[in-house]
Amino acid sequence: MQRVPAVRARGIVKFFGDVIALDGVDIDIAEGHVHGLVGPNGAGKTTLLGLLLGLAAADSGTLEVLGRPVRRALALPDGVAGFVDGPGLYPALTARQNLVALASLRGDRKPGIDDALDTVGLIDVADDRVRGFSLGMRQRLGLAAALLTRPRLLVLDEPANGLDAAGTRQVHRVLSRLAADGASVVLSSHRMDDLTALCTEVSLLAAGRVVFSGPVSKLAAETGEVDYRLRTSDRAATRRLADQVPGVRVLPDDDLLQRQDAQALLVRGSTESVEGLVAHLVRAGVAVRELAPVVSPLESAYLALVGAEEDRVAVGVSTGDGHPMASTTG
Ligand SMILES: Nc1ncnc2c1ncn2[C@@H]1O[C@H](COP(=O)(O)OP(=O)(O)OP(=O)(O)O)[C@@H](O)[C@H]1O
Repeated sequence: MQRVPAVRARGIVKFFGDVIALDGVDIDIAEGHVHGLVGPNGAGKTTLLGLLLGLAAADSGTLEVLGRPVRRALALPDGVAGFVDGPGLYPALTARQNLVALASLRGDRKPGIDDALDTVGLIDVADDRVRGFSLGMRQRLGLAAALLTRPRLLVLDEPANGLDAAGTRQVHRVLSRLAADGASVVLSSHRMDDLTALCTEVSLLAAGRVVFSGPVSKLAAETGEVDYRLRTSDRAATRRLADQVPGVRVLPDDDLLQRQDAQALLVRGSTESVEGLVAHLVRAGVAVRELAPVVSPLESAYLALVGAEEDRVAVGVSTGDGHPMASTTG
């Protein structure tokens, strides 16, 4: 039997008045994956998540969620849970009472409330009123409420918002386990470290269009040149040797880098050319003490792809049908 994708969107367009929030979005989200949506402010991430949650309807295009077409009626599709713009909670009730209330609204008699509170690390404050909760605690309680419904598709807008490092790790564990059990998770984030640690697939949105969708490894591989911090036993020799390796450039000294480490150099190049430099250094007897990308390959790819798309929209490159030129979807 063919597996049904958790989400299949084709040519989704959504306007808010004159503003086009989604401009022909095609996306497939596979079962059992954590899929990240990334993109600059206003790219359309929340709008897309809202469509998956039935909070708004697309103006055109087709959307299937868990194998069923989503029609214009505004309703949460079966098997879907999550929230955008923060979870809807009752501030005057305790964490436990909130979950009891939500479960009884659904007529759920075996909600597993304590398990859900434990999973998100709120069992010790289960009887505290939500009014006194921090942003991170509210996010976790919203996640617990979503987990109670045993979703096959979990939709979250910036789930790490307000979470400390331990909380972030805990939420990552919960989401990864959910995906390992066969559910799908789609979330938006501005944090590349989160996305790299959590997602197997990402879609990059810019100006309402998908500029990349696919495995994180493929996005990272699309990065042309990356900036590396390079620390060796001989800075002057490294500079000299780098000039002899095609495709490698030593960048002008950066104030911050110099203050952090006066021995380091910034070099720019493709993975292959930087590997060539390392081989060259080793042959010349220069020890390589540190070689690390200044920003992650994912972030480099993000900056390059989003920058290119925004430039294209800004100059109004057109396909002749009034739309910006079709973007490359991987
Ligand atoms: N309810 C609304 N009314 C009017 N315009 C809206 C509404 N919701 C979104 N927009 C517009 O649609 C576009 C996409 O917004 P959206 O919130 O989806 O972006 P986003 O990628 O989630 O941004 P952010 O990273 O800032 O959360 C923006 O231009 C935004 O101003």
